[in-house]
Amino acid sequence: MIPDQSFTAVVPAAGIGSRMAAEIPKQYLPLAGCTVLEQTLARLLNHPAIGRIIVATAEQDPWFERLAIAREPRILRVNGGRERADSVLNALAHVETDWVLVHDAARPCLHRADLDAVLAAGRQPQGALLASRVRDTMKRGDGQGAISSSVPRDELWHALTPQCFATAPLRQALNDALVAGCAITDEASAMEWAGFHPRLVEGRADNIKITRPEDLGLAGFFLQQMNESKL
Ligand SMILES: Nc1ccn([C@@H]2O[C@H](COP(=O)(O)OP(=O)(O)OP(=O)(O)O)[C@@H](O)[C@H]2O)c(=O)n1
Ligand SMILES: C[C@](O)(CO)[C@H](O)COP(=O)(O)O
Repeated sequence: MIPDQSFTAVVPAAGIGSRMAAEIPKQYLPLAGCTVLEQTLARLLNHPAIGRIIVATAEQDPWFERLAIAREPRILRVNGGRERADSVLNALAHVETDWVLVHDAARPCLHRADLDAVLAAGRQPQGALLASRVRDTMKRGDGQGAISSSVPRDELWHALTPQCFATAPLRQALNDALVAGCAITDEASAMEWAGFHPRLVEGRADNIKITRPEDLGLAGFFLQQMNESKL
């Protein structure tokens, strides 16, 4: 049993969504009756183990304050940074709980069972992240558009979010890895760099990160399925 409000959620939402190539950042695109960001926040707000949510948006973001959810007292907006890792580190400065989960604003299709599982697995020194096993044969390219090699896939995983860690070690690892100039694309990378071995929690492959235009319709379908399964 995870103690109530023992986690703070950090939601990096300061990206520009360049790969989505939309008029506005993808986290503010319409999805299933509200915005992508509101869908993602709704998945986190109703979990008893999560006390507060810290949303990192771009400093000049004009959209967040227009959302009704911006007035939710458990949500604090802070400024993000140049890269996702900078946004997460900025948000971590405001986390007061011993445990933190980081979940992409662009992942609205998170199932409650997966959230329960990664919260339970993450309350230990190594931390934990949701991940899905690779299903396709994996190739490494040679940089000229041809195959260099096939990559054994038996222990290859897609890292997803949420990623759950003890707050202080994550803050330290992320800071030190960035100061060392490491390219950090998820929280587990920083913890691995610091010598930790986060647990892989197998999660649903429909916990997609809305990245390219075709992902938005897919996310709408997955959310419709999620809502129908609750009826
Ligand atoms: N400086 C940044 C960059 C990204 N993110 C957030 O990190 C999550 C995952 O990043 P990604 O999918 O790469 O989003 P973008 O950076 O917006 O997309 P792109 O790389 O296509 O521009 C998103 O919720 C995004 O808003 C962030 O908080 N701060
Ligand atoms: C954190 C993440 O979603 C795990 O797969 C991914 O690393 C985000 O990468 P992006 O390049 O910022 O989309």
